[in-house]
Order: sequence, then C-alpha cells, then structure tokens
Amino acid sequence: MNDINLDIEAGEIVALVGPNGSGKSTLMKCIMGFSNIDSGEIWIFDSLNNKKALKGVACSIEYPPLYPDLNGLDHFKLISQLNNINEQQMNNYIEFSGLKERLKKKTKYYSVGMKQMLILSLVIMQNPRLLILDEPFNGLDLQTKKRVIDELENLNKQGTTILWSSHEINQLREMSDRYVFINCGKIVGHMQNEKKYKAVNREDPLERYYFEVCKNV
Ligand SMILES: Nc1ncnc2c1ncn2[C@@H]1O[C@H](COP(=O)(O)OP(=O)(O)OP(=O)(O)O)[C@@H](O)[C@H]1O
Repeated sequence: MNDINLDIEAGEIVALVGPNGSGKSTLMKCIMGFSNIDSGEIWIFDSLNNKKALKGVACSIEYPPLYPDLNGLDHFKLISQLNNINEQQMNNYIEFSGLKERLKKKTKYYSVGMKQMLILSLVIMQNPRLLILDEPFNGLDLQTKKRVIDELENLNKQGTTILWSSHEINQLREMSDRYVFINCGKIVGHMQNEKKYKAVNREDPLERYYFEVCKNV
C-alpha cells in the first residue's frame, strides 16, 4: 500500500470500496496492528501507535477467528468475561445472533453464515468505540442482514464509528456516510453518500417474495 492518507471522524460510517485484491483488508489489518507498516503513522482515538487505544476497537477481518472445538456459548462467555459484559447483555446478543438453539454445537460444525453471525454478535456485543468490519454480510441471509444493519445503525447512533468494506454495494449504501475507493493499494477516490436509504424497504419483487415464503425459517 502507498500514499494512504485517511481521516475518519468519530461517529462516521466509512465504507472501503474497491476490487478484489485492492488492499481493503490489508489497510484494516494495518490499523489493527495485525500487519506492520514500513513507514507512516496510524492514530487511533488521538493516540499514535498506542496498543491501549485498540482496547476500544473491535473487528472482524476476513476469516472469523473462532475456536473450532468450542461451542457458540463458550465463545459468548469468553468474550463476555474478557470485556466485563454482564449476563443480561450477553443474553441479548445471543438472541440477536439467532443461534440460541445451536449454541451447544462446536463452531467447526457451523455453516458459513452461522460463523459469520456468531463473530458479528461477539464484536457488536463489545459496544466498541470503533468497529472494523471486513465483508460483514458474507454468507448472511436476507433477514439476518437486515437485523445486522438495524443493530449497526443503533450502535452508530450511540456513538460507535464504523469502518467497513463489502462488495454488497446496496448494504453499504444504506448506512455509509462516505465511501473511500481503493485500487492497487492506493486511495483513488472519495464520495459522500448524500442519500442514505434502506434498500430493504424498496419495492423489490424478488426480496418481497423471499420474505413471504421464508419468513418462518
Ligand atoms: N499475507 C499476505 N502476503 C502477501 N500478500 C498478501 C497477503 N495478504 C494479501 N496480500 C496481497 O495484498 C493485496 C491486497 O489484498 P487484500 O486482501 O487487502 O485485498 P482486498 O481489497 O481486501 O480484496 P478482497 O475484496 O478480495 O477481499 C493482494 O494483492 C493480495 O494478494
């Protein structure tokens, strides 16, 4: 990556957009300190390269980092203990995950969408100041996507800043304040999202029929 110069204001929702292999995940990993940078500075919450600042950051980047031999409930308990999350809040997010009936199953037996929803629930539950989400909608069905978007909207209203990337442009359009375009490891453009709108509320015959026949799934 080269010449990356990006400021994100508190409370903003910023979408990284670009082709496969353009550097979106790499940029996120650099911010989290998972990948080293050769030069330059990364400031988080007004702190320079401060690992303590990362305590206020939660992320899901590329493959969900789940423990295959632990079950869903183990994951909820572990993250709750590490972040002083009370039982009530943990139970709220178990409900949100839609995995209540499958919590005793080891995560290695989860489907792609179940894993994704588990990790999203675990990161959102931490009520972070900054949330970094790489392809958060991977594998999620339409209802679940809608639930995730509503929850992210709530979180943002309470002050959480969100940096996310997705190839699902309709979902990005619903919530992002602005887009940052990345290509070949460089920022190649910026665009404000003047008209945020809920794609799920539009009259789309395919979606409408899907919701009609799949509502009890
Ligand atoms: N661990 C690695 N070692 C070497 N090169 C890597 C590594 N991870 C990614 N790359 C390279 O860095 C470039 C950017 O990859 P990155 O995963 O950031 O892209 P991306 O924009 O997130 O793509 P996608 O939309 O497909 O997820 C690619 O050329 C990729 O091959």
